[in-house]
Amino acid sequence: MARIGVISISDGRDHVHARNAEFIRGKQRELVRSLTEAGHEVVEGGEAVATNSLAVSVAREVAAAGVDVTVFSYAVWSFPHFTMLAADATRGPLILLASTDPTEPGLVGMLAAGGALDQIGRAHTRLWGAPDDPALAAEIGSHARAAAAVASLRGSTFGRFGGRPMGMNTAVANTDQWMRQFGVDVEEIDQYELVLRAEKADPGETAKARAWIEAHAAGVHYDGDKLTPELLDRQIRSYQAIRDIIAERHLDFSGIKGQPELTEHYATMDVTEAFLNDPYDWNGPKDVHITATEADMDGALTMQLFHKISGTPVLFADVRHYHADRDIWDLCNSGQHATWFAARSDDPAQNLAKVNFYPEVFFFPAGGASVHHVAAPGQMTLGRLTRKDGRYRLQLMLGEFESYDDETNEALMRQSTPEWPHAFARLDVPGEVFLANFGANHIHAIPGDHRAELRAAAKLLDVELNEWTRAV
Ligand SMILES: C[C@H](O)[C@@H](O)[C@@H](O)C(=O)CO
Repeated sequence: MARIGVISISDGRDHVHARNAEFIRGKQRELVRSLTEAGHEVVEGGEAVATNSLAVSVAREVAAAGVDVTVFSYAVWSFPHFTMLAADATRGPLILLASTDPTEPGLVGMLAAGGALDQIGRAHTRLWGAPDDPALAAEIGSHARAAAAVASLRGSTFGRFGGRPMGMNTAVANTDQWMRQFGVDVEEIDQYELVLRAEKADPGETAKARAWIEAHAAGVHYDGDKLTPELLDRQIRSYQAIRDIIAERHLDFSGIKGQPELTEHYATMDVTEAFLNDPYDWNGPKDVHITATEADMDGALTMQLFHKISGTPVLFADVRHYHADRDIWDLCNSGQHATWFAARSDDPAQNLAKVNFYPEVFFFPAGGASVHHVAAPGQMTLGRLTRKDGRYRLQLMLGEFESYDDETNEALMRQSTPEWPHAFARLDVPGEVFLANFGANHIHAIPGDHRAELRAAAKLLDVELNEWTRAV
């Protein structure tokens, strides 16, 4: 949950403030109780802001506590210049919250303060309602989680193993723009280092990992050619190598080019990427390390933002096919989805029981296993940060993953590449709108409805929101 600052803004006339002080304290108590009951940690300003100097000192005190978002609360008419001074002393995101109790002009105070902030170009979000309304606490919570996710991007490092794959412009972003807009640095790592380190990986761990995969997977389909124990070992060793490089270089999230060099001459990175994205491996539970296939930079950035909001692994998939007769999309990556998506269980055995490791297909002469499963059903938030004419936009929609009886799943998978993982998605957008406008070949998804947080995150990142729905 989030850490939320709360500061009440008051009237600068001593006699008015004295009359209203208890009313303000009461509204603040209701708000704080409601946020605390919603599971947030609240940092309260020591006293209501009724002078210019208090505006600065109270705001500095709350900012020093390292809050994700600061709420300025308007229960009464409040002098707007107090908001301006307090906002200047607050580096993080701001919410102006008006109490809609009509006995006092709180709404007027919020509008006057918001207008003043608009005049100086200070971004803020405005909310209004009864301070003890749980719906309001939920809205503030969404903003706070978004703010924490956005803040966590700043100062982070993306590890880019290899460069642009197969001429894919949508996989490459401008590193200056990333630093300026998102605060993310890009560390370039040659795939040669990955191969070199993989060859030196601890063979004891490789053996343990392969035995664990063989014991838990629905099947490991060795064919003596494209998938052999030696090739699976090579994929596992690549995981070990990248895990060590991540630790050494303090990488926060990564992408691996793979095609064509590794997929022609070494092995596919599917097993490697799947377990980096998973919340576990053969050693037990671990942190998700977001890793994009094809070193897709905007894909990885989207995934990292989604991950910081949901706390779960994030789907990376090609938008492979639209089954127009069913209004279903086959989201199917060229070899890996995190195995967690198979059953979305904390217990790896439950997920792996639905995962098959198949020999790679004709695209990939070097071979290895592709990590196959059909994603478990449920509501999903899907989208991606894409760029139009140099400007980032967040393309966002809700959807539902569906799974059918074995015969139907098979029939649908056979129409594309059955060896690869599939997520059958019913998207809340007409097929023609999606195809005419989506800005990439890759899409990303997290379980549940996280649109409120992502809308707030887009605003904080100064990214245009491009949201679709069929609802009128
Ligand atoms: C197999 C192809 O080379 C794929 O990698 C291609 O369909 C993609 O995944 C593009 O994102």
